[in-house]
Amino acid sequence: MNASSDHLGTRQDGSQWAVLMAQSPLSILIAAVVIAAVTYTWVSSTSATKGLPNINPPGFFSSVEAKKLFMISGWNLIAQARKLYPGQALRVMTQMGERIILPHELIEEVRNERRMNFPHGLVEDGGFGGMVPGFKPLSILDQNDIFQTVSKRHLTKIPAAMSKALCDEAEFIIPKVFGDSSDWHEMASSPAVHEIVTKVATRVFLGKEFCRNDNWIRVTEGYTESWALGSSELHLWPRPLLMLIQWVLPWCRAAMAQAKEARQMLEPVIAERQKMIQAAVSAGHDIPKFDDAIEWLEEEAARRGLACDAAMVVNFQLVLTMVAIHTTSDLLQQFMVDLAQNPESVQQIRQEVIEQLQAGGLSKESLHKMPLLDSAIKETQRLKPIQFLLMRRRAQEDIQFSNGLYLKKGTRTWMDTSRMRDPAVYENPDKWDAARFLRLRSQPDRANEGHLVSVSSDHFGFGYGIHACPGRFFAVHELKVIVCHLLVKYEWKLAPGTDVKPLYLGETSFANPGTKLLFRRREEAEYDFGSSA
Ligand code: HEM
Repeated sequence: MNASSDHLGTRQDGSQWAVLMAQSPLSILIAAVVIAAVTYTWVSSTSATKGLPNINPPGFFSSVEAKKLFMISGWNLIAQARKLYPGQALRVMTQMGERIILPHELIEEVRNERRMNFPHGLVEDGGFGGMVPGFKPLSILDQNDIFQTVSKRHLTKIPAAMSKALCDEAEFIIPKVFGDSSDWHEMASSPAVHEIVTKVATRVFLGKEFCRNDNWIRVTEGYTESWALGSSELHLWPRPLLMLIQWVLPWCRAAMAQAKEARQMLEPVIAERQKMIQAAVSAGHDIPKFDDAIEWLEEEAARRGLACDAAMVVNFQLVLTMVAIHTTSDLLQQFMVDLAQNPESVQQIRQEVIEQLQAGGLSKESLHKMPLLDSAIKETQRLKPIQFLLMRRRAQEDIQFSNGLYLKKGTRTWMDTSRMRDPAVYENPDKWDAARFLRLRSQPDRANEGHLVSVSSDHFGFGYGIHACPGRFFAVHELKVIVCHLLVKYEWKLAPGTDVKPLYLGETSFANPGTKLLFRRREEAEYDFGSSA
């Protein structure tokens, strides 16, 4: 028989434990949670970084309060700590566990350091290392760079046909969302902008049929939401309990159902294509081309000798929606809010846009000749990047930096974005200044840094170095196409009393989801996009 001594020296055998558990399963569960949490906190805190300033230390028994504090006021915590400890690395307890915030002086060392990996940490954090079935699709970001390679190969140089597809969908969807009325009417900007960006991007990723399929849009959007909310909730639980808790939390169950639904929608398309290809091969005809994200992935998998099954295609599509759409619509929404607050810049940007459209149509070349528009979007991203902590990395080995900082293998780091508001770098740093990066372009030694797609140590809104966002060329092109349509066709301004302050949650900084704008159709449209929608 199993026997043990308790702390009073009395003996309890296996049957007494069984009685105790049966009498009080809840207290046993709570004890298990506490023990797991303490063990996890202890194990995950590495000794090498223990001496660094700890800006929200966890409690002795639980880190839940520290995690919640970071979720609610991480932005303030980091901003204050940066003032108190300039140039130092900081320890912070985030909802995902302890992270080290690196000082900006290390940015050049971090950016091309292969031992500081991006996707591995992201998949561990956001995909729970594959432990949560509903979030498994995220693992595709850490499969030998296949996702990154497809993005670079197909979304860097934007072919004319892709540009036209973006323009056609913008022409189709924008009036449906903002209407045709020349009277001022109020709209919540976040859902409106989100719908436009989703449908315009999906036109490229999966074609007309899917971008206008409300079921597809509902499922993929829903999946992104389930992941965002479900993962935030799961992070509050000790890792050893995830296998159980995920079956109870509604967002985790919803993610699983949505991934299944997405698969049911894509499977017939994949099967139909296979049939068409086989028929073409048997008849000796050319193999049909689809030129969408399903085909891009299949080709890349074939290049690597990998089987590309339906599960892989579905994972790719779900993750594409997650990384490509929310980020772009957030930047567009914030840009529209910034324009609404700076009407004098709107006039100048609109004039630049109309001149270029009239001269060369809505082409890649015309978009390149709109430097004020480019500068203004970059300025919006400087003041409100998608996260105020960027360049998420995981040390794949023990690493010693030149300033003496030593990170043990497995340590997770971020770079804070205070540099992007540093008065030593940016004059009047808290002011939105449309032409700031246009002026930078005129400095011969820094001309390249002024471009929206350029990344630098002073502006890393798209990251910096080997993991800088490979989708930024596409995102910027899409954004500009949509903004051209909006500036030619609409006027907008802030609705009275509306809140425009960004929402800071955890490490993220979102355009305010409650902002309301007033819209009206412009009387004269100086340019006719004339697309075939
Ligand atoms: C305005 C829109 C976007 C913003 C603000 C944005 C931002 C970022 C940031 C900050 C990173 C991390 C870079 C680093 O840590 O150095 C990143 C990585 C990434 N982004 Fe974007 N992104 C956007 C659009 C897109 C789009 C359209 C795609 C389409 C495929 C995409 C795909 C990716 C991928 C695959 C990575 C991971 C890169 C790697 O693992 O090396 N992003 N993005």
